[in-house]
Amino acid sequence: MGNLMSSRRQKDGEESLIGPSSSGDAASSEDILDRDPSTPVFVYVLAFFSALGGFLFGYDTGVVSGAMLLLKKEMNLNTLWQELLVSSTVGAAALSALSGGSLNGWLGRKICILIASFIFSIGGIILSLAPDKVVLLVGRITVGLGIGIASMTVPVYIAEVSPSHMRGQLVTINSLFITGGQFIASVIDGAFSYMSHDGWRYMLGLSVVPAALQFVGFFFLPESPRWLLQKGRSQEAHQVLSRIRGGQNVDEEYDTIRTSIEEEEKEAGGGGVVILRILRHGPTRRALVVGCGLQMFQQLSGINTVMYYSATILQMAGVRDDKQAIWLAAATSATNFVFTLVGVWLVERVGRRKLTLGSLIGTGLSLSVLAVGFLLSAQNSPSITLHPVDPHNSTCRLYESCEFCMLDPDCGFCYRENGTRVYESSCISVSQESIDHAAWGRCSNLTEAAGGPIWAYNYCPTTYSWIVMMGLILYLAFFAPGMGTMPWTVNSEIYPLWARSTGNACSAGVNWSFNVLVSLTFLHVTEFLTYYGAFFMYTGLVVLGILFVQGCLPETQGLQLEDIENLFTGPLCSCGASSPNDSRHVHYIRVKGSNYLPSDNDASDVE
Ligand SMILES: O[C@H]1[C@H](O)[C@@H](O)[C@H](O)[C@@H](O)[C@H]1O
Repeated sequence: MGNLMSSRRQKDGEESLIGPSSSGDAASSEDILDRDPSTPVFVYVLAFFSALGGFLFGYDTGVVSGAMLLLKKEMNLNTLWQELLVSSTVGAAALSALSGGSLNGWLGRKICILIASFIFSIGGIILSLAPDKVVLLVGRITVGLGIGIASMTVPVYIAEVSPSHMRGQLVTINSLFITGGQFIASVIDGAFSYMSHDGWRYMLGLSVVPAALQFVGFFFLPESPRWLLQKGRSQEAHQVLSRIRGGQNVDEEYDTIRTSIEEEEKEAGGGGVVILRILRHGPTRRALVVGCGLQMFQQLSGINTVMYYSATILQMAGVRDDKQAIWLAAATSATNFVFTLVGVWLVERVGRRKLTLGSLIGTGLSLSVLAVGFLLSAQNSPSITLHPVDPHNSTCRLYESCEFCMLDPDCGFCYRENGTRVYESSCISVSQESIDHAAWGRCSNLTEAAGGPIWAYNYCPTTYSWIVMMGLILYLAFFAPGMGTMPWTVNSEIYPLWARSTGNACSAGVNWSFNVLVSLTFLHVTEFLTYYGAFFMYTGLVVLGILFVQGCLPETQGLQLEDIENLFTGPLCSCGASSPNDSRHVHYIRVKGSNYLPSDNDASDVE
């Protein structure tokens, strides 16, 4: 196998360049990459149209928060319905990602992307025309089904059509489109928030535009040549490969793919249910553990609670106006987007492993900054000075400080302020109809008048909000380039072809399931552990993630998809201790007539 791989590598290397740049030769390596003649524009076109699936994933998960502000007033939604409309999409995505695996293997990547964009379009139309909340729920479930299929198919398709030296960058563009979708969604939310009647219809319905664009575009785009070969449609596969490679001679690449598909089939031991074959076959079982583990730790790092919680963090910092909060939330998703761009730039320069590890370490540190900020706020939480007679005899009257009052979901903090000084403060039950005001008393009927009482639900006024804000920005800056992107990128490349759709379906399913778990439990977790406790807990989970990545994630940069399985032949979680000799052996590539070992300056390969 080693020989086969090294000969493949040389073939590959003569045409294209791979390998991380090291400090010494960064510029030259970049230049050569840019000049590489083996990257025809068509690959970018394919990546763009596929990544529209990522855009829709981001848009539809992101747009709902702004739409909900209008919807809850217009349709008089209670908390249960609001939660249903938000989580139903993510829940449906989890289910459809899991079932997308067999669909992908059966119908192919192209048809699955077409199905996803069709579902997105239908979902968008249902949402924009919905006459009531039940139809809205149907629409949200529909887009969730589209998101699930797109989230597992798009990275696989891009990985399968890309030349190996830029596969990481192109697949990571899909993640860029996810955060781009979330950012555009927040801008659209801001723009239509002024339209209190029916503004939400535009917010939710506008996703039809990229969905239709993708649907039409994909009619003209080819199926993945790897999938075609697997299905025995060899002539078509050869034609498509040559079209994607801009008419170059693709015989060698084609032979490599065909040989490895044959080998893989033999090694994996014939037919049967794919997931069972994956679990029985050591290398694929280990790849699946790594893939699912990465997706699990992505969600356990708390990204979606941080995104969700940004509005509250901003409130703590003194932003009271709804509209202003919406625009500042757009700034949060812009930060996420901009730093994902950094990930696209870094992935082929430092490699997947270093990028993921660096990102996780930074994420852990930022989470502890967030936790310390919340801890200081809690320790200096304003005390309750007024105890008016409570007509409902609720638990709210028992609290002595804002911290405990705020942690009780039935209560809110009503106060006045003079600069940063809080006075005349009380803890009052929240209204059943809306969390925006108290059930009774001076905060039940709020006016915008200056000097009037202020109602704080879910947060306490504090002078330490700047630490929390700094933690939030640091968090996004570290999370986005690595942990936000690499779980998707790595999963698209670690499985052999026969296991690729099922492997990605499982790992995407894990991502969505932990997404639901973390977002649904967040409020309960904060109730039991307080905010600082919750963020210290996420810090602990990130530490576990660092150990996992350090031990188990091999470097896949520059390897041809067919060679990556060999990285998983050793025992699981031995990557940090020693890289398989094989991979070091085969990393030689030809650069302008001389041998070059990409890992010479790359500690991650030789650890
Ligand atoms: O990779 C994405 C990205 O980081 C998004 O910002 C996040 O909302 C998703 O859950 C995640 O899967």
